[in-house]
Amino acid sequence: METPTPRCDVLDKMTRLSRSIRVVAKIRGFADLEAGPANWASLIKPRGEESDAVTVSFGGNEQTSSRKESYKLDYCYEQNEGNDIIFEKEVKPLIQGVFDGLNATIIAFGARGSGKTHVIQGSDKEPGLALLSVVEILSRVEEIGRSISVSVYEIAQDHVYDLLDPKRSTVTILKDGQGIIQLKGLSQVPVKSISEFEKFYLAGNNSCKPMQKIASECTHRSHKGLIVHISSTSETIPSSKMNFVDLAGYVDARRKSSEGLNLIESTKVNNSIYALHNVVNALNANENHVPYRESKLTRMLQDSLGGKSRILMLTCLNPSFCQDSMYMMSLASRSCQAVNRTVPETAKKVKSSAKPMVLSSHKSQLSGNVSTSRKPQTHFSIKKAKGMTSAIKGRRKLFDEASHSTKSKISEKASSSSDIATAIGPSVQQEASSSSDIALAIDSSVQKEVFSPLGSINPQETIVLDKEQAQKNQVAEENHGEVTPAINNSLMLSFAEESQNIDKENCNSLVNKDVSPPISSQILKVSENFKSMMSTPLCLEFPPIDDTLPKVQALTDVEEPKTPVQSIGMSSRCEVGDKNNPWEIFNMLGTEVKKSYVQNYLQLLNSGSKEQLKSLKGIGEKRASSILKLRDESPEPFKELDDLKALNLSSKQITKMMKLGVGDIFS
Ligand SMILES: Nc1ncnc2c1ncn2[C@@H]1O[C@H](COP(=O)(O)OP(=O)(O)OP(=O)(O)O)[C@@H](O)[C@H]1O
Repeated sequence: METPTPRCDVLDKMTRLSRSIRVVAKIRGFADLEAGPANWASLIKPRGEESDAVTVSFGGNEQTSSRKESYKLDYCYEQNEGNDIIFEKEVKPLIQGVFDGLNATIIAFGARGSGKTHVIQGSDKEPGLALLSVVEILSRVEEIGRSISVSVYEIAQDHVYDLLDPKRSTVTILKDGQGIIQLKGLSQVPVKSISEFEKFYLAGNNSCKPMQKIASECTHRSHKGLIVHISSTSETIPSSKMNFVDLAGYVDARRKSSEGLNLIESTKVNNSIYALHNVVNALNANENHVPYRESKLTRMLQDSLGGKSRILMLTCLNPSFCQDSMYMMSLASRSCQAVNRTVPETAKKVKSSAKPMVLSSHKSQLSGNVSTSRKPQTHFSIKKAKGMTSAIKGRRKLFDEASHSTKSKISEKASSSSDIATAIGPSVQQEASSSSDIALAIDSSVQKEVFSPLGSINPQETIVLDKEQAQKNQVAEENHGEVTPAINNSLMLSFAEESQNIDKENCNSLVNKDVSPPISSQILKVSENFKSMMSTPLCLEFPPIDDTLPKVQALTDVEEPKTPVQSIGMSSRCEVGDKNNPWEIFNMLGTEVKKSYVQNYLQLLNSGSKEQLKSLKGIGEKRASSILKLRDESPEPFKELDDLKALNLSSKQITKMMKLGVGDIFS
């Protein structure tokens, strides 16, 4: 007699089937010669719940990272759980959908060497999800008289290549009159048996990296994809396809250890990973605009990501400590948390030009962990706060120490539950020692956080660290500390949920004479309205420091929220140590001003006309031409000051250029 399926299994299955995007992780098993601390990731699986969601925690010991990061996902497969288990639990339900005419996409992503290829393509010891799926699909098509064909492609440096064509010709992505994506130049080969499939897909037996073998002359990093097309003879059920994507491994190209990698290639790979997550997040949030056009991959997969398609995002995790893995996990968790979240109407009106995730947004992503999350909070914007320039007056060493200012961080301890958190920059945390402190925040990543509904995951976090931890973290985060270049003029005041007892006096004590009067009046305004907007972070946007600086595109593009409760998110915050210490506040402002200047400068380099470039001190005809040339190769070649070294500039020269530029503002 058939055993009845337990109720929670049925519920699990139903949840999986009813949700169009599922985000899971797989911790890679150790390879034969590999050894290391296996316990850097631990799982918390809540029992007795309908969902099988898990929390994955990293770090917390000296071997790994000093800070414990936790991320919530739909599920996480452990080291001993093989591809067959993932197939049964995750992929089989998708195959059923494919036979009902729904496209499906399985995407493996993660840091380098995290086991993406192993899980999608498999090895000679263990079949991957693609092979297991084709076995299942073939057995079904035989029964119902349908047929399948396959396409295999590679995306390298923003070009799509047909891997079934010996010449590896380029594939063009077109949209036909009915809005259906056509992949011109991509071969589609009929497959009737597993051996035929293996011949095409694996292109050689006993290969762990089959498609790399096909493209053996290429040592570059690339995304690899397989499409299984399933024909339909029925008028009611359309043809459908199943996509398997093995993304290129993520590497933070700015880390010292990644020197030697092709920077432009890395940037492109990473940008397409972000683009994919942006699409997934936009789909999750049911946004009006889904940014498919941001990358070749998302454009190619458009009809297999949107609509009624089902997506499995498979985050592959290295078995031992890997900072890049943690970052990938934070992206995954963010996508997972975006599921089923309602989107405020104003947020839906956001223009897509405000990219929610960009290369330099690591820190804010990393802060997206569940261990720090509380109830959602909101922001509102007050424009036309003036007087920012007063905050930078007299700041002589603007570019002297930590000239590459986006990396500067301070982390200290917050000790009171009734503090109002104040943050300057995405990675600054300072000590708040007394109750009812007010915290002042400038967050350059506010663009994506405030104006994207996808950024609403972690507005409310306060990561509390002690000094020692903070110092350790500073090293670990060095590579992820940069801020998004887009918005630099926003000053955020974030109110922690507990801070209900703020009064005017407390507010005044922070807003001393070294903070410009307009800021102080805004803070007071907040204080007065505080009761009504308790637990509501407040975002103050400041105009550019100087009219000569380029205006921030996203702010002008985005429709202004009309009520104080629409926007969301802040990546991190800093709790002010001594609310009466004007020097401390002044210093923090200076740091942020510096950041702001640098980011606007880089933005100008990335988008200004030749004439505009030449108007900058230190940039003449030759350098302007070099910049334009670099922009041809990568639309955003300058993400931090160090990138200016591509113009044959030394660190000293770069600092000098910045100083000259700042000097101009006051001349
Ligand atoms: N589950 C596993 N058990 C044992 N070894 C594994 C497992 N998964 C991957 N490996 C091994 O780990 C190494 C890296 O795996 P793999 O090539 O799949 O990673 P990747 O993420 O695709 O790498 P890249 O980012 O370079 O493409 C390989 O030697 C592979 O054989």
